[in-house]
Amino acid sequence: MALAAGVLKIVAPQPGAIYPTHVLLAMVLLTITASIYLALRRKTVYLVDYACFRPSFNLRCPKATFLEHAHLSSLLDDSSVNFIGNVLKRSGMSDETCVPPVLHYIEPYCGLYEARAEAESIVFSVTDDLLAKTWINRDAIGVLITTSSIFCPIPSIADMIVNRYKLRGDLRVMNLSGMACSASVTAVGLASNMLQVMPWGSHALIVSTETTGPCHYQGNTRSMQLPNILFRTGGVAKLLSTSRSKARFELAHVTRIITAANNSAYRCAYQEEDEKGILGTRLTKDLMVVAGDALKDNLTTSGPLVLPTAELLKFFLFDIAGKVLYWRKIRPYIPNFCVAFEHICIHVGGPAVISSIQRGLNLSDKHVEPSRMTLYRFGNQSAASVWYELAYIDAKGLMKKGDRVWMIGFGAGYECNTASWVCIQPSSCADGPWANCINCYPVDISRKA
Ligand SMILES: CC(C)(COP(=O)(O)OP(=O)(O)OC[C@H]1O[C@@H](n2cnc3c(N)ncnc32)[C@H](O)[C@@H]1OP(=O)(O)O)[C@@H](O)C(=O)NCCC(=O)NCCSC(=O)CC(=O)O
Repeated sequence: MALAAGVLKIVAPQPGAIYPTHVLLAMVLLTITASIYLALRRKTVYLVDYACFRPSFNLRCPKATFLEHAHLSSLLDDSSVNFIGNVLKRSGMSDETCVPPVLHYIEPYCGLYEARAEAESIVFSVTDDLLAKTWINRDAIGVLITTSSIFCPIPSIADMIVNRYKLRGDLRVMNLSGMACSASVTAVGLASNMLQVMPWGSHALIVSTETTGPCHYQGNTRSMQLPNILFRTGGVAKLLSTSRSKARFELAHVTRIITAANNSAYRCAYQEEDEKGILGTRLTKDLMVVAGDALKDNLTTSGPLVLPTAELLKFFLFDIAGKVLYWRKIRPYIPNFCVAFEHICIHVGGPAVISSIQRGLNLSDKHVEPSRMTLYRFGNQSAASVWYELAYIDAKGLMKKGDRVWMIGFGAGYECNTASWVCIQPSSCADGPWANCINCYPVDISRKA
């Protein structure tokens, strides 16, 4: 009896004592909690690097050549030729911008064969450059997204890339069409979401271009001639990853806004046939107002994510004052986005688009320099434009570790999509699209007619 009582005394649990089972249970709980946290936590996405298309010199189309082709064309009337000359003068573009080979002919003809050749020449070139720059093993690419608004062949441009580079069979492939100039920022958001559901360290390749040959408008409606005048050859490839190794930028935020529910926004960049049945894309004069409104909507969402508290406070105080003292008509405070970003890349829609965003956000000429210089040197390259601006900042050696970059993309729909990045590693080589010419910029556009 006494022995049994002694044994019981030894094995009976003592209140407050810690036993191995408790430690084991705690470790299991900790492991489960940590695993759930790691599984649910949003993975940080990085930009490993990017490569922009450098059109060859023989694709250059000086304004005089563009206008002469319009003169010689049997399809255009005198009023159209005058309009083209007038807009070219005000376009903010130099004589260095390039058009695809088919547009160097009078009259241009672009069938499926020519369009495919144009697309291939750009997407293969930028993908080659990016693969060479990043040394990435092709099998490490788990997601491929391509963007091309107008030219959407079967098989898709994404399939073209898979075939050429023999990418792996379980690749997640997406081809975004009809999303116009904001598509490359859209694709960054999409890739970032895709990478969340893939194993850590996966890579996403994004290739954006606009094949302008097949969308060349051959009629006399002014609003449909505008894209012919402003759009030029360009393309970009980017590599995103959830691994920080060798990355150049960290993705901070992506904000997407679509205003297509509004009829004038939906119609302001609209592919249709003119009254003679000639296909083209109409850009209405409303576009600037629509872009401004879409940007405002975007800032309402992205502002609180990126602005410092002091700027947000000022904004709310002015907002409240405006409501309380409504008879004083207090103008809303425009937050100073320059305190949130060292570099801003505004989509190169046209000189009026850049000017209206500059005015709307109170930006200095220095802040819009990458945008104006990209328009001047390369024209409107649709979705790729913002990346040529980033390349401008890199080539000028202005990017420093820790600098924040804001990309503002606009596109048919109408969409305003923004992405913000933080620089991890400034570029060590200037072999991008500005190679050999960066020292000529900035130029004083006000002096150029
Ligand atoms: C076209 C411009 C370069 C013209 O320069 P200016 O502003 O200095 O001159 P301006 O306003 O007097 O216009 C010159 C002449 O062009 C005419 N004009 C201007 N915009 C027009 C339009 N959308 N449709 C028809 N005509 C137009 C004017 O009436 C005028 O003709 P007249 O002298 O006979 O009265 C500029 O307005 C501009 O940058 N516009 C924005 C172009 C645009 O929409 N870009 C977005 C592309 S789409 C894009 O990038 C993203 C996307 O949405 O996908």
